[in-house]
Amino acid sequence: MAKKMLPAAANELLSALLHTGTTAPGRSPRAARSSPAVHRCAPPAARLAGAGTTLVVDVDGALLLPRRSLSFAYFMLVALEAGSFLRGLALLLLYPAIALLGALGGRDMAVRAMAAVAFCGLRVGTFRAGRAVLPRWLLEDVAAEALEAARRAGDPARVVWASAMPRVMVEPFLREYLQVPAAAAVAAREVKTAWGFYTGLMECREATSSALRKNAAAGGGDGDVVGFSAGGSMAEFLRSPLASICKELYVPSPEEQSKWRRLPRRDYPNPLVFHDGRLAFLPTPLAAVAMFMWLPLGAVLSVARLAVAMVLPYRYATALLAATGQSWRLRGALPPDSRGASGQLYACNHRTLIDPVYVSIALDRQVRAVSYSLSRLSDMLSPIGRTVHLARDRARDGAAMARLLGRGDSVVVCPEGTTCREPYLLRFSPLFAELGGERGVVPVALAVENSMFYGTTASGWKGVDPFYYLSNPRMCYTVEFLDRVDTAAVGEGKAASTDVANSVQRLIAAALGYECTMLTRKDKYLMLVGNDGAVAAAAPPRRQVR
Ligand SMILES: O=P(O)(O)OC[C@H](O)CO
Repeated sequence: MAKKMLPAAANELLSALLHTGTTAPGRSPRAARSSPAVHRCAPPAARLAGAGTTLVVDVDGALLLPRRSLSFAYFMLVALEAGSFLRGLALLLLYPAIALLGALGGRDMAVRAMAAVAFCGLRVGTFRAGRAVLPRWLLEDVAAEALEAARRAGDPARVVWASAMPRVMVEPFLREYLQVPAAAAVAAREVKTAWGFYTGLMECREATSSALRKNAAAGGGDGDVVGFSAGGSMAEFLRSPLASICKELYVPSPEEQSKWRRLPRRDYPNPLVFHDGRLAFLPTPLAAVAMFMWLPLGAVLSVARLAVAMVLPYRYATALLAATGQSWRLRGALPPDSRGASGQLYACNHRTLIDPVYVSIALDRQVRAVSYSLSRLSDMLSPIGRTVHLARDRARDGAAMARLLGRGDSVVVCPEGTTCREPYLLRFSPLFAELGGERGVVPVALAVENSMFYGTTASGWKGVDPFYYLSNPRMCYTVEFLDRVDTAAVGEGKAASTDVANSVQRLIAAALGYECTMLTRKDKYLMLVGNDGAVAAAAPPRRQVR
């Protein structure tokens, strides 16, 4: 790659930021501390191939696309998802002051102010936003070209990932989704804690020295350190102790950076399957203002929509709800004898707790939903009536579902056992494949679009899931009934229920364009909440099938 040296004026500006004079490539490390050479491009592979070369990547400025000035939206996510709407509102109201602080005192002061508002008083032990919420949004902002440049480093362990954001906000994303090895250093500051709570104050220099110690342990000395920065945080990065030990700096021009594109989902080093949090949009200052203005109306609307769904027959309710922005569509045709079919089992993928309601609306008949985890409040508010609670006891659950089918009910089951927001299907628990009987199983492919809030949560209060879903300005369910799958061979012992379950999973995935996984509810909850997702094992099922 051709290296372009800086034009004189830009070089002077960068030199001023570095508190240095002119640049001179190839100096000794000590001399390099005062005058690194600056190149207006991403670091080329040939420069990074050396055995002892260390690459310092400015995460905020180079790795992430330069849309999120001051990283405000990420702090807003922490404030709203780990804190509350009130904390988010406080951060939003302070935004003008924070922006002014950033302009006058530098980005670091703005970051410190945002960290103070977003973190102060949060419990350390239960803070999971860095792992469960932020990666979904940070991944969307990764610049493909920057990641590719960082991957040119000869040894991934000798890349130092530097961020002005607190470590708890960036390290899980880097380690778990960008596959930054444990041996590589993440140079980010800790948020100070006291008595198990975050104080909101950020530590000062410790991040740099510990990152350098770690890098040295990984085989990188400070002899040949190359920096890679760009965008709005460049000035801050160039003033940092890490930049001061760089022998050379690679700082792509704004023109070059403006051509960088978002890393496509298919190129995520680790796929994003699970995430948590209520917001279905990134809360930039303007988007956050829009949300706070919508909230009171959304709250009233959710109650009104629920009332309409519970009181009116489907044909009137769906028309009225569509006028408020809550729509649904049927893709393809209904199952051939859906109106007269009794004792039919429907197996659908699981997007929200409302899935069975839309199967019922599409069929225009009452169905019975079976579910492992449904809050008492959501159950009481269900427009399709009683949900049958599964106990994860194969014999008991099988008998309950067989009883429902035997008496002619249409039964809707979500064999994933938990919801998934991304285009993946979790493992299908095979019990349903043993219960299809003569009629077999009708797979149902469901897709849902939300504009503002997710109607599911792993770590939050599930009782308000329906209200979050119903307070979206616009949302749409798509329901597609697939061809009936014959399950007789399972009953006759000629086919394994797991094979049938896997084939139903594949059929639904193909219809939706999603990817099949063998991940389970336990995997999801371990990742997002730190438990196995078991629901009050000691409690008896709240409703028995009569
Ligand atoms: O996403 P979960 O784990 O709350 O599961 C949803 C329940 O199955 C309710 O339908």
